[in-house]
Amino acid sequence: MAQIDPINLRGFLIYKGFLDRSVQEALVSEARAIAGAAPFFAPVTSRGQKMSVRMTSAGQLGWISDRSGYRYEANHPNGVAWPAIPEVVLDVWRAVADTSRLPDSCLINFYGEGARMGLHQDKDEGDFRWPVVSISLGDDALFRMGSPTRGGKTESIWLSSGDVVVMGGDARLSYHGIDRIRFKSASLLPNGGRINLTLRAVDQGTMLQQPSKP
Ligand SMILES: O=C(O)CCC(=O)C(=O)O
Ligand SMILES: [Fe+2]
Repeated sequence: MAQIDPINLRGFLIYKGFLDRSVQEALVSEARAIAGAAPFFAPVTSRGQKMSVRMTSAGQLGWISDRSGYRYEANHPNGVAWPAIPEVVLDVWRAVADTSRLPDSCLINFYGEGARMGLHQDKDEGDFRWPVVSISLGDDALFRMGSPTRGGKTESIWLSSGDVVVMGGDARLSYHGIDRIRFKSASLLPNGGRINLTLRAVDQGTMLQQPSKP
């Protein structure tokens, strides 16, 4: 992993070109193995709208969205336990997260052509002391960053394969989203698309929480 200083945009720390190609390839093959055991699914929002990204997870807890709302679950919707978070993924967290605590959830988002993710906060975790670490693989994506309050100014940056974003401190609850991807802009995934790995320390107490609504 590269020894580089992050760009600080509105408290989001952006490590451009952090992961070299061999690490990116290892992460993709781990993501494929996870999806082999816990297949990608197309989540719907509580309002019944199909999200354009496909998702699966690794770790003790996986993030789920369905008609009941957003929450963490110990099992995939098909009933199987989520696979463990691979060591090469944990290594990225160790390199950038300012804590000895390890993540217990790794969300895997797949963006095909036209997929996007609306502005949102990551707020289904039980404890916001821990950062969120996000890894970009494959096609370029336009990442929009705001503040912890809805509305107001935002700023955008193109994320490329191998970039890592840390949302901690004041940016931990800041709004963010993916406006669009540049389909087939990268060679990492031969059929195009983007994989995003989002690592979070969820805190087990969250499992007892009620699902949240957008
Ligand atoms: O795909 C990304 O870069 C962001 C994903 C994200 O914000 C999320 O899954 O909560
Ligand atoms: Fe997010």
